[in-house]
Amino acid sequence: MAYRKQLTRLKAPYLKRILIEPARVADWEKYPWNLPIFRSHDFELEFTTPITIIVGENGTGKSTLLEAIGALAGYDEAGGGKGYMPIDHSRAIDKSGAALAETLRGHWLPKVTAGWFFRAESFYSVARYLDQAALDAHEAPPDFLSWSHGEGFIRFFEERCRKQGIYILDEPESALSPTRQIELLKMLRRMDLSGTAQVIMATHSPLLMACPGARLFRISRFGLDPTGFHDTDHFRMMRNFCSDPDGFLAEALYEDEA
Ligand SMILES: Nc1ncnc2c1ncn2[C@@H]1O[C@H](COP(=O)(O)OP(=O)(O)OP(=O)(O)O)[C@@H](O)[C@H]1O
Repeated sequence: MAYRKQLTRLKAPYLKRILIEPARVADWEKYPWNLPIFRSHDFELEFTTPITIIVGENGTGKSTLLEAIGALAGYDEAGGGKGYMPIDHSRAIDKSGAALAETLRGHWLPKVTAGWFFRAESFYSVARYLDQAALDAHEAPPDFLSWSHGEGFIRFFEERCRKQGIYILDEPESALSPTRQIELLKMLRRMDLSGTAQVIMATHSPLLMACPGARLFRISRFGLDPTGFHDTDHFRMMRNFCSDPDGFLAEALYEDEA
């Protein structure tokens, strides 16, 4: 078997810090620079642990930020690894976080471009792309789509997240049952302990947010701040629901009618 050289002996995290370069921003009123995380025009995010988790309400800018980090690592905004382009963007009219990357600076030690950008929303396209690429190379296709949605996700993580590199995961829980989320947590734990993988993940799952050793950040309308798992809205809401489902629902669903 061919010996696969380690990219670096240095431990993760490899991407140490990202910050915005205000001089490169042409218009702070336009997306993505009008997102709350840039309101003070001096955005900076430091990565001090192998696993970083970003939480926040829908629409606060998590995917946009991950797209930009993915672009800094050399990944396409639709997901995939370095050099993969699973989707034809030539006819797209929307702007993405990749434009944001042009106004960010990343500090790496060392620069690592091996790894993967996983996006739940483009899993189907990426899986098709991988099958076709394997067929074109006269190899056996990975065939992630011949499994249930959640089974395909887990097989994908098991196969793709083994090597040294930087892994960006956008809502990886979206097809996973709670039991499968625990499987993913075990995988994340292995990656964390290996010291050779950096994970930057956006999630709405309280289970994944509880990942031991991970550093959590919350995006709100005031910006991006470190937070603790017990302080997240997700944990508090699930705790209140689990401790009194009827009372919780009575309050949540019928309060407007009272
Ligand atoms: N292509 C775009 N053009 C203009 N505005 C956009 C575009 N994409 C997203 N936005 C705006 O940026 C905001 C943040 O979107 P983004 O997808 O990054 O949020 P998110 O935190 O990942 O949300 P979710 O939790 O729902 O995935 C959205 O509310 C939307 O108003």
